[in-house]
Amino acid sequence: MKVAILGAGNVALATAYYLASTGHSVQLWSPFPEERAALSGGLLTAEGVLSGTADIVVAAQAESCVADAGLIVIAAPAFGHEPLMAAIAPHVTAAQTVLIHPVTGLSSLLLSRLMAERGVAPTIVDASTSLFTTRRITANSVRILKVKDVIEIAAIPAARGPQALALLEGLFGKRFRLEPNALTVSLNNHNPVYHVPPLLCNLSRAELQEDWMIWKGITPGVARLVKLVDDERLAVVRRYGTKEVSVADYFRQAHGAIGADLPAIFLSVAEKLKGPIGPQSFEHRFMTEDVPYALVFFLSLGEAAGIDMPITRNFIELTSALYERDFMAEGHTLDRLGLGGLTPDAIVARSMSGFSAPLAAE
Ligand SMILES: NC(=O)C1=CN([C@@H]2O[C@H](COP(=O)(O)OP(=O)(O)OC[C@H]3O[C@@H](n4cnc5c(N)ncnc54)[C@H](OP(=O)(O)O)[C@@H]3O)[C@@H](O)[C@H]2O)C=CC1
Ligand SMILES: CC(C)(CO)C(=O)C(=O)O
Repeated sequence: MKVAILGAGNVALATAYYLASTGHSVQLWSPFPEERAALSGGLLTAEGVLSGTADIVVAAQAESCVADAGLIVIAAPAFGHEPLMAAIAPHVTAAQTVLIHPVTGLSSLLLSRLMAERGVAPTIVDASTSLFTTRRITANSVRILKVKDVIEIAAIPAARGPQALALLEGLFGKRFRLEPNALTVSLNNHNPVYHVPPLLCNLSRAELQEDWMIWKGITPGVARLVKLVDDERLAVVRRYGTKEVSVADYFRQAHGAIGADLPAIFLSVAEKLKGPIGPQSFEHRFMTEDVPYALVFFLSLGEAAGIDMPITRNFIELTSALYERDFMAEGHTLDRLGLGGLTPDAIVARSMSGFSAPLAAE
């Protein structure tokens, strides 16, 4: 099958390698000419739990990349989603499937709205996290530390979930759990919960470019902060009636981690993965993606439902001041996603229908 991959970072390269090495015809496009040039030889190398070489084609334009693809994969941090969606939206057809790998703060609704403006309703699939734990080594080589055991997906429109699941299982194996709505999947992207507190508490390590392992930076005190953020996220999950998966359970399910509490679980993950090293810069997606696109999303959902979230709000305010940015204004608030003023039930419904169909009350 032809698969189009948009992006050239860690997840994009791991996904491209996995599919190309299993016999699929992979075309990759990055909006950055230097990334396309560095990959133009078309040979990708992988090491780690998967290793070898595989051939891909680097497309010169987004249009030719997505043309006739059986699956289109957006594989970039959330700050790259809107530009990538804008680049592909004019070319995606109703018969195609777009996987947001992974989604952050219902970014899929932005694509749904763009497509609705064209009167075209492709199948959009949200993944709760990346199937791969991975790091790019060079422009055309990647280390894959783990292919996750199970991750959540949901389709927009939700009724196309079974066909989306069959497509993904055919490409990647039985590693997906189909959820009834996309809100569940975005609420179960646990990255912000275990990225933001550990990076804030280990910022000097990042700025000093130390070789530190993320999991080992989550000491018992940092783990308490992780749990406080997670508890507020879970309060939102309960209010919206979506499926409750604590950060501890996520690591048990996706990584087979063992341990009764978070410090033990993170030690178990460290043992299993033996990496990756933590951020080595102040500007890092663990903040610049996870605060505006995920924590802000959680807080905005909480506010709409009358839930008090002082810890999450404090993290947003503190990191906004620290980064001299207004993450609340930049991020995925309900207004930004076209969900402002809706009740919790209507938000769930919109996450199932997307923007191609009116809500029952409209
Ligand atoms: N890597 C992992 O193991 C995991 C990743 N995830 C999630 O997967 C997503 C992708 O992560 P990952 O691949 O690791 O990210 P990277 O850290 O590799 O992302 C950086 C890549 O994104 C590119 N980028 C920056 N801005 C844009 C843009 N506007 N459009 C397109 N690309 C852009 C960068 O280009 P340049 O270098 O030129 O700036 C670079 O290629 C994120 O949401 C992440 O949180 C989730 C779980 C695990
Ligand atoms: C820390 C890690 C690798 C765990 O999957 C991750 O979440 C990321 O890079 O975004």
